[in-house]
Amino acid sequence: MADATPSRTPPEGATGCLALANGDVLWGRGFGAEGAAVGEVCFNTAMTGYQEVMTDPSYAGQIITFTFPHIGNVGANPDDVEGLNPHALGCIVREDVTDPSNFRATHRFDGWLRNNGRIGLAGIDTRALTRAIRVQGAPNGVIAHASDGRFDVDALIEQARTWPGLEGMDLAKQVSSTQSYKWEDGLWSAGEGYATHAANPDGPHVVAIDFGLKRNILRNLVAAGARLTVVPATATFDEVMAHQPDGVFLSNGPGDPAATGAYAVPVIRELLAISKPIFGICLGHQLLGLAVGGKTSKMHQGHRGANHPVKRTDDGRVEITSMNHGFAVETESLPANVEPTHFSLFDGSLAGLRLTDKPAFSVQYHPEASPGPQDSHYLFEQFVSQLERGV
Ligand SMILES: NC(=O)CC[C@H](N)C(=O)O
Repeated sequence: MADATPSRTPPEGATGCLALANGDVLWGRGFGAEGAAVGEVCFNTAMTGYQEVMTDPSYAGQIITFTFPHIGNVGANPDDVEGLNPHALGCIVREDVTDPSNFRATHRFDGWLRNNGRIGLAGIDTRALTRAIRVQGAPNGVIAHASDGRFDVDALIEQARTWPGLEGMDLAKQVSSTQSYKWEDGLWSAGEGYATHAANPDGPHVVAIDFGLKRNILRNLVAAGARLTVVPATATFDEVMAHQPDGVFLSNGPGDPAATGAYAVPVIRELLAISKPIFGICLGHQLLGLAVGGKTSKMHQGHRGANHPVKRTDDGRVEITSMNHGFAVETESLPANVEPTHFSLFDGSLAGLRLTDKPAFSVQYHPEASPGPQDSHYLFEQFVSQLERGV
């Protein structure tokens, strides 16, 4: 890749590398687990939240380049996780991981990665790599870490070259829970002694279909007043309905929405047919888009970060959102009964939709993680209050 000073020979002291499908190899210092992992190399521009990013199941199959240089500086803890384990395959950072400087840290970031079998690579010119991804699109690559500095570079490049890529890949099934369960935890705050927002046992019942969900989405639904049951990605219409939901939530998740849609779209269509209220986030938004007859496609570079401006069509206001997606619903593909509600200010891509004839809406971004005074938490309240009113 241009500007990334590729070389097939490890420089002195190199213990890690990123081998790309085009044959370029970037050398650096490995940390975390040793070994190699193949996936799509993307970048994330968030300045913090690296532990949440690494554990977001939507990142399955991906290696994340953090554009912020100091990753690991607040360490790791057992609370800031979106899933049980890290789902991203590895991370690429500019600076070496330092000792944590935060009262909540229980581990160093590199130790936490090692304990969880995930690979890190430091000392990379992440600005050059990010620029290359922006120009050429997200490449497939292998992140590798070997403390003895020995790498079979040709084999790594071959592995990157032969990996089929995220397009056409259904990963939701791999990260989804296989059992149904009830979720009762609301939002918590470290400043308030981790007191959690109590669940409302009489709230409207939301069945959340787990395509790779982030826990904070569930906490936000509870905080908005919902009772929650989570069901696996492959749940059938009858299995969803057996829980007698007032509304259905379609979660975020990894992989290509068109591939997951093969089994998810028929279920969503049946839910729409009986006018069951639906709210979708990210992969859930893309699946709703597919269910109404729209198309999804892979984006050139995707949106991953915590300051992505999105404009609302209703009132023209701009929300600063958190995003993580590499596929998008094509606006032109939407049928007449679907209204776009939000657009990305970066590239004009669709960021939200609403059906005009059914109680269903969805957003491409992550309202539970969106920062700023005009944050998008109102969407959770909007959904749950709609269920309370029985519409
Ligand atoms: N965060 C998500 O749900 C990601 C959705 C989908 N896997 C994409 O990359 O576009």
